Amino acid sequence: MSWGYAEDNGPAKWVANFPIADGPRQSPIDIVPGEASYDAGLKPLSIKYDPSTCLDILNNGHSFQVTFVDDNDSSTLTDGPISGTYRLKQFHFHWGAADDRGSEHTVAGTKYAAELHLVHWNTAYPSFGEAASKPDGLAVVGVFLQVGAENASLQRLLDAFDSIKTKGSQTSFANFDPSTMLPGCLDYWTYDGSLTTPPLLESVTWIVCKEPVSVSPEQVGLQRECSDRLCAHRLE
Ligand SMILES: COc1ccc([C@H]2OC(=S)NC2=O)c(OC)c1
Ligand SMILES: [Zn+2]
Repeated sequence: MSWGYAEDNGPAKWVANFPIADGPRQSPIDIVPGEASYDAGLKPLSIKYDPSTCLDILNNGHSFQVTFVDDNDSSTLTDGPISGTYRLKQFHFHWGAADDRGSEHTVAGTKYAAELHLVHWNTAYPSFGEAASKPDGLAVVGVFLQVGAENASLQRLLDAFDSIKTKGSQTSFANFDPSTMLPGCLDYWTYDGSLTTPPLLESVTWIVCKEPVSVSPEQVGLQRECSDRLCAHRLE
């Protein structure tokens, strides 16, 4: 039985196969703004994405992810809480069975409808795979999605999603600029954490944007319907 989100294989059960689940820097967490300390030494984020590095959209069985060419510094994250240059590898979403839940991180107990993860790896290491096991190996920018106005950028993704119905399938997806999914204000909370699903590696510098972006109820529904299909295929 592989890990999932059901009663018998969900987060409470992951520690059985992934003991790091009881580790010192596990994500997600509840972010309590009133308890966060202001760090004047932190810089603004510097995000430079090149749409031509967009490669394909993949149904990995848990979500759909858009993967980027990462053999050069065309799409990078620098500054903010990190030092050095981190390359964009992929982004994906987490969403739930209803509009009132779905995000992994919460803000003073509030769950959002979904959460976007933009995943970057530290070029001090030779690859994503190598970086994923280092304490400063990854930097993930998290963006909350709340139900509201339609998100034109997301719609292009959802249209492409229709063409990858079975788990493990992928389709080419070109010239997509992920910065179109970022909020206008890039103020952020940051903490040292981990991957939010197995293997739960404690290698992520989390950068969670304070400002959510909007998605329409239809778009979340479509994403959910697709995810049900994902789940269906996952159960195959
Ligand atoms: C093997 O590669 C993985 C495995 C799990 C995750 C999870 O950790 C976060 S964060 N979101 C996830 O779905 C991952 O994300 C970068 C990459
Ligand atoms: Zn994620």
